[in-house]
Amino acid sequence: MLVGPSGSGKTTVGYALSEKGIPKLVTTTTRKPREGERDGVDYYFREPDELNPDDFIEQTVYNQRIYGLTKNEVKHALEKYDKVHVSLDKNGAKAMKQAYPEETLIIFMYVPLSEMVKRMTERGDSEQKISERIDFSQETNELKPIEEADLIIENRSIEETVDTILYFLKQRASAPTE
Ligand SMILES: Nc1nc2c(ncn2[C@@H]2O[C@H](COP(=O)(O)OP(=O)(O)O)[C@@H](O)[C@H]2O)c(=O)[nH]1
Ligand SMILES: Nc1ncnc2c1ncn2[C@@H]1O[C@H](COP(=O)(O)OP(=O)(O)O)[C@@H](O)[C@H]1O
Repeated sequence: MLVGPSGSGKTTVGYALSEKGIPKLVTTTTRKPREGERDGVDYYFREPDELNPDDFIEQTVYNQRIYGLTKNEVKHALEKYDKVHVSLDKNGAKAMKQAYPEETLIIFMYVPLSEMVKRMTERGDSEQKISERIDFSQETNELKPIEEADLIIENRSIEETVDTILYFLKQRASAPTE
C-alpha cells in the first residue's frame, strides 16, 4: 500500500511498479476525473448514490469525497497476481493492515513541502488547488509518516524509489516468518 500526501509521487511510483509486474488495484471514488484520467484505469469514477457499502473492503472520506477498495477488485487481482499495489489514504492503510496484517505492507512516501508544490504545479494543478491540498495535508497530519509504516521513503528520484521498494519486497519475501 502506497501512502503519502498529494504530490508525493504515489501515482508515478505505482505506474513504475505496474511495469515491474506489480499491478495496481483500481479503487473507486466520487471525485471527478482530472484531465487525462480514465474510468477503470485510474479510478472507477462513480456518483455517491451508485455505491453500495457492502461491496467494499474499506471506504474513507478524503477531502469531502468518498474513496474505497471493492472486494471484487481484490478478489480478481489476487486470482491472477501474487503481488499488487494500491494507493490508499492513511485511514485505509491502517484498516487494511489491521484486517490483513500478514498480507499487507505500508510504504509511506514523502517529499519536502517545496518540492511537493513544485511537482503539483508541474502536474498542472491550479495554485488554489495546491494551496487547499497543502492546508488539508497539514490539518490532517498527512505529511508525517504513520506509525504502522513498514517502509518510509523520501521520493527523490523515481528510479531510486522503485529500486528501494523492490529490494524491500524481496527482503521481506525471503525473510523467515516468525
Ligand atoms: N482509503 C482509501 N484511500 C484511497 C482510495 N483510493 C485512493 N485513495 C487515497 O485518496 C487520496 C486522494 O487521492 P487523489 O484524489 O487521487 O489525489 P492525489 O493524492 O493527489 O493523487 C490519496 O491519499 C489516495 O491514496 C481507496 O480506495 N481507499
Ligand atoms: N521522484 C520524482 N521526481 C520528480 N518528479 C516526480 C517524482 N515523482 C513524481 N513526480 C511528479 O510529481 C507530480 C506528482 O506526482 P504524483 O505521482 O501525481 O503524486 P501523488 O499520486 O502522490 O499525488 C507528478 O507531476 C509527477 O510526474
